[in-house]
Amino acid sequence: MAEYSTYGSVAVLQVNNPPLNTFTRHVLQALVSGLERAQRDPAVRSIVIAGKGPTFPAGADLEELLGTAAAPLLSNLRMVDKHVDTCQKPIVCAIHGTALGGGFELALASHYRLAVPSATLSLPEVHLGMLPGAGGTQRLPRVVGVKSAIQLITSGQDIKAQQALTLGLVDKIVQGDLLKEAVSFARSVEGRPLEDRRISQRTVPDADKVDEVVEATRKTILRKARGAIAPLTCVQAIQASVLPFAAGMAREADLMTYLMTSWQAAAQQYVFFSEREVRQWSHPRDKHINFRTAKPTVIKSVGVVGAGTMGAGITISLLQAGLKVVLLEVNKKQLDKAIAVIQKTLRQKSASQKMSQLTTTMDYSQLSDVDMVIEAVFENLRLKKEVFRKLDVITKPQAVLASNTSGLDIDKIAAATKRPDKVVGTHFFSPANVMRLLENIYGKKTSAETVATVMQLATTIGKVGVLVGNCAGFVGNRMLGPYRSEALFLLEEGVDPQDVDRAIEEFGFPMGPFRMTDLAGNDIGWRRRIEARLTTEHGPPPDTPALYRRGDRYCPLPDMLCLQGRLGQKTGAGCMMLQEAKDDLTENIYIRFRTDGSVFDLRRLLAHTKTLEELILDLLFADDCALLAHTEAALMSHHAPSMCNRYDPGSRTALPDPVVLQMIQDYRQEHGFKKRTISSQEIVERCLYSLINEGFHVLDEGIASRALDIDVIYLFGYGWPRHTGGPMYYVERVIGLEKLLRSLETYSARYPNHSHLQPSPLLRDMVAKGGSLAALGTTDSKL
Ligand SMILES: CCC[C@H](O)CC(=O)SCCNC(=O)CCNC(=O)[C@H](O)C(C)(C)COP(=O)([O-])OP(=O)([O-])OC[C@H]1O[C@@H](n2cnc3c(N)ncnc32)[C@H](O)[C@@H]1OP(=O)([O-])[O-]
Repeated sequence: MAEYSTYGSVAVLQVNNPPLNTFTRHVLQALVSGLERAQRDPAVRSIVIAGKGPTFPAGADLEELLGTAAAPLLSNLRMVDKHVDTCQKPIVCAIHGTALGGGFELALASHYRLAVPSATLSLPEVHLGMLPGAGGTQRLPRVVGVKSAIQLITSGQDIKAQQALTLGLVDKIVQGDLLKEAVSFARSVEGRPLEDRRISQRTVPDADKVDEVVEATRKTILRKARGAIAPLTCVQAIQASVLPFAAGMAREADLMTYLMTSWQAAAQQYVFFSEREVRQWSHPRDKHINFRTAKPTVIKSVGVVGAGTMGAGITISLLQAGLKVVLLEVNKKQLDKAIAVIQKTLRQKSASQKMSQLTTTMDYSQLSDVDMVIEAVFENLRLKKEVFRKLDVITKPQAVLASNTSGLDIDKIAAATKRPDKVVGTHFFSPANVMRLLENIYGKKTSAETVATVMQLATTIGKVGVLVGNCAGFVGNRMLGPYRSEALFLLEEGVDPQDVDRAIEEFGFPMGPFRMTDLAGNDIGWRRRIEARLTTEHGPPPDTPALYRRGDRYCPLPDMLCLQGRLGQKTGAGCMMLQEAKDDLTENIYIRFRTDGSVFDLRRLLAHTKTLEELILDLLFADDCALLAHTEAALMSHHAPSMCNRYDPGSRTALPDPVVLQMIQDYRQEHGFKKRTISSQEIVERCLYSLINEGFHVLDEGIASRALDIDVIYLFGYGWPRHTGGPMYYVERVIGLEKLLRSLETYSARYPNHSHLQPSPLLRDMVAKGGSLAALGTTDSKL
């Protein structure tokens, strides 16, 4: 637990609790015993504390901290730090790996700190809904000042060794054998006075400005916290660092107790474990196929087909993980653009080495040797099937073929090949090199080995892979459907897009549904609705009322916006007016027909033949998916010049657009909607409860195996606020299933034609029988 040895006058205490050397009560007791022994031994004149194996202690053991042993664990940790701080013999911490949380706090309590260049230090407690409660909020500001301490503690960011040296958090960077150097360093400081080495005895350098600093940062912290209580509580604790040390520690302990007993801390700790537990996947339909039984194929090279935004992002992720990539794009201009983006992104991180792993091509035969292909072409089934047919012929028989579709049928794509067992969905989220989620979709015939391969790929490229079943929209986008519909119905009834966005953002999302659609592109859903034959252009069947489709309520407002060329930020106008110039768009006045490579001038088309609407409809319904793919470019070209004049360049701030507001008003009038005042609570409940209700359907149908899979998808792919634990956790632990059921019953009675508000049978059943979501499908949960 803590191995004791001596090297002449130096006692060395090595924490040995693999794999991360986390502090359990027993580890801490062993440390106290070791310290006492060293203090008692007159031959010992200095002490080194280090971590055995790959790392310095990574903090308190969370499983113990969350259980009944929390109180003794915390008090033991504070006791160890006190022993260290007040020790009469110099204590040197030798840091390698990750010195996190309580581990870093122990180092701050010591008199000297040495680190290897690759070491990382941080106080990440804020991510767990807590604060650094073993003196971190009191000692860190005494070294770096209140301003930097607020920044470091409220962000929980990593501090690399070199930065730690600059900040005065470590005394020396050691290039060679850390332990040997630490022992010799300890020997060199033996007998020196220790008073000025005790951080607890120092004063905070910017103590006189503490109120000013807090006031200046409060707004930003509140905005970034999006409803989480931990960041501001951390600030309160840091503020107390200007008090005498003992008083500050007492304040820190009180605030720590407040956070530890909050539902938010429990939710964030659930998120921490869920992020890791999704790796322990099992096939939702056959539990015998799971992470233990299925063996992944080793992937060393990957082909990426399509060099659009997603293809480029996926390529960056793969290259960053050290994989070989062959990027294929049939459009030379697009390929060049992607190469420039990839180069620019990798530039900061030894680009040349990573770029050397990249081959770019316009020729499919270059994919003959790769272990796997990820298709990232335009979201159109016909086009994807065409690509898969080609890939099936060209790639080696054992290669895995993955589609980055955001909702198309994996089985239909697989049916275009003679190897459906090797076909799988890998749904990346934009920007693909930044967003952590990878939604992996198995089809009817996908083999266990293929599933294991893409789940392993997620880990390899630093993503959180979640395994889900095949249905329209899979888990994430399927649940988003009811949420978006309800947001639109709210517009019909009287609120503006900004009201909906504000309510959802106040709940904690980074963006409300309308800003999010503006960002992603209004046309994505439009195309899907066109393919499903739902839009007005096809017209509802003769006996269907105007605002209904297939027996369900339908709001055509987004289709109307798209028809006006309001495709979102890319056209400079969506639901909102965006203060962003896109003045390069005039260059894009052409449509390229991929099939024959010829270029077509849209200006000529517009001048000679048709209105814009007629042209768009022609393009959209043309039986040629390549044409469809370029409608967007046509719209951008047509609308950009007039939009440019209305925006202040350099700002992405969404402003209400009078044109859209007027359009909604006219629409209400036309369809006889009476505008009424709607509370934020109703907005949040109707949007989020319908999304969560769909989550119950997803679980019921076995599309997701566990509630935590849904939570992780929403946390890492859709910006669901982390401090609430994810949609399913939030509704079970914070709202309560019974309350959800009652609310859905109330809303569905008021809106009987909104089918997504009808409570799911699984929810009804769980409320009736007192079931628990956490227990659903979970076998060896730590929670
Ligand atoms: C008085 C106040 C005290 C103080 O202020 C409070 C604290 O110190 S709060 C603590 C502050 N410290 C933190 O917040 C550190 C949180 N930890 C991390 O950030 C990363 O785990 C770390 C960077 C260390 C390693 O990343 P990596 O190499 O990608 O590895 P990985 O992430 O996959 O983890 C491997 C396995 O270890 C497990 N596990 C991990 N940490 C803990 C833990 N503390 N405990 C228990 N278990 C832990 C993890 O679940 C996983 O288990 P499994 O069964 O294999 O799924």
